[in-house]
Amino acid sequence: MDRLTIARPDDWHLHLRDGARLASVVAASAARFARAVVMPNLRPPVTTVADALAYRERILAARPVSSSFEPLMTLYLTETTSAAEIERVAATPELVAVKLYPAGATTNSEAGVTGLDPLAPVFEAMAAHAIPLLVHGESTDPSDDVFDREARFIAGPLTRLRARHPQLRIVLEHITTDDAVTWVREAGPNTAATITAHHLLLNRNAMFRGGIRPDYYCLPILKRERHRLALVEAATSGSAKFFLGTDSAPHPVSAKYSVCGCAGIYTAHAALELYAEVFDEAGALDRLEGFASHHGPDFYGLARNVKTITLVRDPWEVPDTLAFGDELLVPLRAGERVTWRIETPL
Ligand SMILES: NC(=O)N[C@@H](CC(=O)O)C(=O)O
Ligand SMILES: [Zn+2]
Ligand SMILES: [Zn+2]
Repeated sequence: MDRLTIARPDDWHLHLRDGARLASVVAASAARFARAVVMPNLRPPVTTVADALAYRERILAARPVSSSFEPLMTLYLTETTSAAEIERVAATPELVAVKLYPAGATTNSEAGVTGLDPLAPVFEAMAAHAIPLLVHGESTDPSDDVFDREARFIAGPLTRLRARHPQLRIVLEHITTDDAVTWVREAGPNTAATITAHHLLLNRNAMFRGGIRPDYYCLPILKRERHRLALVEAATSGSAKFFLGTDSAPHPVSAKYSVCGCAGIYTAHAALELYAEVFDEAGALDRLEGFASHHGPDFYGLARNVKTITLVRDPWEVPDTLAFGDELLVPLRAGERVTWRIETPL
C-alpha cells in the first residue's frame, strides 16, 4: 500500500512549551493532528484551571490562522491540589485531564508529588467525574537503576493506586517496557496507555551509536530491543487500550548538547509519518487508524474526528535543525529520510 487515508488523528501527549518556542512548534502538530493533550510542565507549572485557560489562549493565538487545531488542556498535580480544583476541572470542558509527575522524575517535575496516599480525595473527585489521571510512571529513588524505574513504579505505587481507586481512569503515559504493556492489558477497562513513535522505532543502542547521542535521550529512557518489540506488538494489536501520544518534547540545542543534557525528543515535524513507518514495517497499516484516530477519543469520551488525512509513501529528508524560538532544535531523523509524507496538510 502506497497511500493511506484515515480519520484525522489526535496526539494524546504533547509538549508545546510557551512564548516564541510555542510559536515555532505548534504548526507541525496542527498540520497532522486535530487535537492534542497539552502537557502542563511549564516553568512555573500549570497548576490551576485559570492558568490552563490562559495557556490555552496563548496556544490558540500561536496556531496557524487557518487551523482549527484544538488544544486539550491538563492540570499539573501537586501536593496542594485540592478536590475543589478538580471540581473546577470537571466544570471546564477545555480541560480534559490531570497530570501526575512523581517529583524529580523528569523535565520540570520538581513541583510534582512524592506520595500518592494523601491525594486520595483528589483521586476520588477525579473518578467521580471520569477525569483521566495521566501518569509519568517512573520511580524516583536515585538508587533505582534508570532502566528499571518504569517497572518499579508500576509494581509499587501504580499497582496500589489502581487497586485503591478502581473507578479512576488512568493513562500510563509514554510506556517503554514489556512490563507496562502486560500491566495495562491486565488492569481492567479504566486503564490505557500512550506510546511514542520514538519508543516504537528505537532501542537503547540509539543513544550510543558511535558515541554518546544526546538527541536520543528522553525519559522514560529508551530500553532493550525486546521491550521495543513488545510496544510494537501492543500498538499494532488493535487493542483499544493503546493509543498515539508523541511526547514530542522540544529542547534547544544549547540544553541538549550540554554537560548535563536534558531529556526529550522532538518528533512533531514527522509524527504521524514515523508511526506509519512502524505500522508499515509490522504489516499493520490497516490498524494505524484505530491507534492514531479512534482509541484515544474513545477512552477520553470525546467524539472521533470526522475529517481525514492522507499519507503517501514518498520519502523526504528531515532538515538538520529547525527554528525553536531564538534558538535551534534537532528533530528526530535530522538529515535522514522519513518514508511517508502527509499529502494534504490542513
Ligand atoms: N519525555 C521527556 O524526556 N521529556 C519531557 C517530559 C516528560 O514527558 O517526561 C519534557 O518535557 O521535556
Ligand atoms: Zn513524562
Ligand atoms: Zn511528556
